Amino acid sequence: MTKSLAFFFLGPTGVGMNELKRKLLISDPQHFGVTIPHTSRPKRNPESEGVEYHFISKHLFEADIQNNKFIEYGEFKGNYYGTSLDSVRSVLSKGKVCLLDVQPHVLKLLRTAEFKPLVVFVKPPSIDRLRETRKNAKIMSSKDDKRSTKPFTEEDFQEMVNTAQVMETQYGHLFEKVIVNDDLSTAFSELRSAVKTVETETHWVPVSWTHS
Ligand SMILES: Nc1ncnc2c1ncn2[C@@H]1O[C@H](COP(=O)(O)OP(=O)(O)OP(=O)(O)O)[C@@H](O)[C@H]1O
Repeated sequence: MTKSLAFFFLGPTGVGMNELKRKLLISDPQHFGVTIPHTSRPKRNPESEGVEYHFISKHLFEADIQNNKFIEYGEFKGNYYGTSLDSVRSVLSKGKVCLLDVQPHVLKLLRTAEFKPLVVFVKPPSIDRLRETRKNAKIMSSKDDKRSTKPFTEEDFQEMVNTAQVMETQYGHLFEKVIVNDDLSTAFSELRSAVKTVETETHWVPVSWTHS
């Protein structure tokens, strides 16, 4: 039996990956951990180094991009934001299982013996159920400012469903668990039982992972 060292969440923007990840993290903070992203934007009060972000210079960020240190990164309002491979390793070094949401194209890089991830696809329900369940929900309107949110629009729902379809077609063979995030507490229970199953029962992995 090979223990998963990470759970990777994939899905279209706004489907609820952060919500499910957060619930799992607070259900057992000794067991699970999340990565701390890097940014080149200046620190604001009351932020602290290594809590919300690792604050580094633009110059160093660019050097780290060149050296393939980032799993993913992006630019927003002239500042870089990204998640490094080392930030995943740092969670593992504390003996915790790393919870991470990833873009599907990085699976190639991350589905390795080092992380032995369980890949969970978070899928939206039908448009009708999205309208119903997300009536009072808000999505982030900007990646940089977590406080700035807006209600979901019809276009957001449509895009969520379309993107999920494309992801499933292209990467479906890599998904080990699909959770439809219709009712949140039902989706979370499903996630909890998937986690329990992989942590207590045999989880089939590529044979090469068992030699490390
Ligand atoms: N099943 C659900 N029912 C109702 N609201 C939900 C459900 N799942 C998530 N939400 C709400 O939808 C919003 C977006 O969720 P969340 O931030 O987790 O999405 P995400 O997939 O992490 O998106 P992003 O990739 O943009 O960060 C949040 O306000 C969240 O509380």
